[in-house]
Amino acid sequence: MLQLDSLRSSLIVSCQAYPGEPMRDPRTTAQFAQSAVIGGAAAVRVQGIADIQATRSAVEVPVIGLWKDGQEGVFITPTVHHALACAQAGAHIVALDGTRRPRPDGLSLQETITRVHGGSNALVMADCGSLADARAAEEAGADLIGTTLAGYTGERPKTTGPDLDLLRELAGSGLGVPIIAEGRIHTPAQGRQALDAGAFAVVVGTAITHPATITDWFASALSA
Ligand SMILES: CC(=O)N[C@H](C=O)[C@@H](O)[C@H](O)[C@H](O)COP(=O)(O)O
Repeated sequence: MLQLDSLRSSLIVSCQAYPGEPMRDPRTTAQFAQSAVIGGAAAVRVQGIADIQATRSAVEVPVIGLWKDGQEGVFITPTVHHALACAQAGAHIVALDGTRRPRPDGLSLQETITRVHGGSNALVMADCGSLADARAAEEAGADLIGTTLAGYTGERPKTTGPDLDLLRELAGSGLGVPIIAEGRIHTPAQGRQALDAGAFAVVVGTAITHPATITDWFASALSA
């Protein structure tokens, strides 16, 4: 089982392309992951069974795997079936929806996490949207708590940058599991702020691995 110490204060790079995009290809994901590792990523986060398999073969660092099914509600690794498939594909850590919303397979988060722990060696990262989610996810047995869904579930405002207020709340709440800052971290300075706010590690996706969005940032600034 993965020792989390290697991830302390580290950068984790999320490598994802979305349905219909030109870069939506497991080989491309794995190449992005390899490039991120060269640049100093201590772990990578990838979506989809084929992407997890390709990335696991391509890099030595821990792989956080998830499987998005759908585009709204509970769609990040929504069921225990999805979660076990991610573990089977080679994910060291399975990231799944860690909110308090009902899950499509009717299982509780606790039952889901128990089954992932029982059926694999993978750790579980609960992608949460609020402090209440995080408390419930820790109670349910999550090994890591991510702020991934802050701003996407209606419980928190969608901040322009990272939700530093939530990070501070989580850090001050006495949670006993590592808190991973994820979501809208767009600059190195924001990554540093997230660590200073109490994050154990920082996940950056779009700002490193989504060229269409990065290009739009530049293009919009030039045309303004
Ligand atoms: C809300 C949701 O679906 N988040 C997803 C989770 O895997 C990804 O689309 C994000 O890119 C990832 O969380 C990293 O965040 P950012 O791309 O903002 O650095």
